[in-house]
Amino acid sequence: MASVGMSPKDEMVARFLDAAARGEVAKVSAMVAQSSSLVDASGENGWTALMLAARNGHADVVNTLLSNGCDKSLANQSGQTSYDIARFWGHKHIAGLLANSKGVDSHHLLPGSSTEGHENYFSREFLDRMSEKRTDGQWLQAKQSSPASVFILFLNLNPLVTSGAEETSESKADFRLCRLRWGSVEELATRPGTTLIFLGVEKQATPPSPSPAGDEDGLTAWFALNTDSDPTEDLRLSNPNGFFLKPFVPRLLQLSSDEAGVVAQARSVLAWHDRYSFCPTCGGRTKVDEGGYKRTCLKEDCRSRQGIHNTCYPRVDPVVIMLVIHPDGNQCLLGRKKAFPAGMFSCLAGFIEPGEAVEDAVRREVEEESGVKVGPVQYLSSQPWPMPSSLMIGCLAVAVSTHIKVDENEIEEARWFTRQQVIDVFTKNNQPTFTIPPRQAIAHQLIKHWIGVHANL
Ligand SMILES: NC(=O)C1=CN([C@@H]2O[C@H](COP(=O)(O)OP(=O)(O)OC[C@H]3O[C@@H](n4cnc5c(N)ncnc54)[C@H](OP(=O)(O)O)[C@@H]3O)[C@@H](O)[C@H]2O)C=CC1
Ligand SMILES: [Mg+2]
Ligand SMILES: [Mg+2]
Ligand SMILES: [Mg+2]
Ligand SMILES: [Zn+2]
Repeated sequence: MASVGMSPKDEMVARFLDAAARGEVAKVSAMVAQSSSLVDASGENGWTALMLAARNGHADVVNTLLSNGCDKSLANQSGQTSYDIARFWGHKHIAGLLANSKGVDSHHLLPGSSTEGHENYFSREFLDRMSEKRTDGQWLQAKQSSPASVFILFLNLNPLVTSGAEETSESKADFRLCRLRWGSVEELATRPGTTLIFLGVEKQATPPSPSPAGDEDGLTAWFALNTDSDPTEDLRLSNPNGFFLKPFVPRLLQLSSDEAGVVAQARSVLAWHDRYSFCPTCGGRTKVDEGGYKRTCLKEDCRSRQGIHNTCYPRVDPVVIMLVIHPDGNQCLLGRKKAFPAGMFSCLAGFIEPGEAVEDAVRREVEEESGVKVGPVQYLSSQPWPMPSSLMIGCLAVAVSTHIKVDENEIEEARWFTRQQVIDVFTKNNQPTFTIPPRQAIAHQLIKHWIGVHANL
């Protein structure tokens, strides 16, 4: 609002900002026609007309200012752009207008969420988890001692495997899980320091018919054990070629798709038992329940036994992982951590924090790690990552700013790579100057998806 003591110029700016804040589109147009420098003029605390219109939800004023060439990258004294302000106040339509590149809707840079036919490594559901059987102690007991049941074994969370290539229709497996029988693991299962969990039953094309005796349902059950004392000597007779797979990554990425899915499930649950021996609520002793899918505090009056308590169940840690696309649609943002192999760049990633939506975690992690601001976000696919129990939520996102400033604690370097540079990595043409993670990592699949869909851009 104009006030006494202002210069005529300041007074005009104040009137202009006031009109934008009120949504008086005709007045805004007329004033810009008179003095074009008004479009980026700022008043108190660095607020421009675009910011005020964005805050108050006046899309027509926002459009008028944009078509008059205002600078939407300007930030107020709190560091917020008009886009940040529109998002904060929940004006999604306006945020969409402001996330655009040169006034063009940047949503078209997102290729669409169809990932039909694609399955990430570790995500194959080879077993039917049969969660309803976890509370059926009698059934579990019968399956445990059935000669048909399969047991896979871990030593300190590393699986027992044999080497020997196995060609499947879609992949080559360098290692295979040792499938043990109850007779081989019975003694080990009762040792202190060993945890036994039920994984599920092999999926069947047709439902099995119950046997005449009624005590056998024809389902092949799978269990997993983790032990902290090396059982190699005891097992040598049944599996002379077996060994525990170390180091875990990257060798764990060389299983068949079926077995990778089983390992993802088993390792995450076993890692939870390994790390949560005592009740997190009262520190008391706990017992393993529900086929290994619950730990119940032995203290009957413990709070963890009343109401909903997530401390009793295996944990899953959601992580966002995103390929950030440049506003020009032809570059993507990749970063590298110090620990990566030399020359390797990958998608940025980060743990979702409590009370945070996926889209907000994507925007926060990208800005924290690279300084780049992100607009539209689109979910693509997910991947269990059992180190120890992350769930990678794969997204594509479009940047609304391009200047990079890395957080050196987390990232060594981040760069925009052109589409051609990325294509060269896949085709191994033109001596690529960097590498990306292997096909088993969702990061690889996000990058590949982006290139595939926009091949003709
Ligand atoms: N499959 C794939 O393609 C990829 C998988 N990943 C996986 O994603 C995960 C997260 O990526 P990253 O970039 O490291 O995440 P962040 O960027 O969130 O940084 C990790 C840091 O956050 C802290 N942190 C916050 N919450 C948690 C939590 N729930 N569990 C563990 N640490 C937490 C830790 O700090 P402090 O140590 O100080 O406590 C940790 O070092 C990793 O497990 C990584 O292996 C990452 C990239 C590719
Ligand atoms: Mg981070
Ligand atoms: Mg990170
Ligand atoms: Mg983080
Ligand atoms: Zn307790």
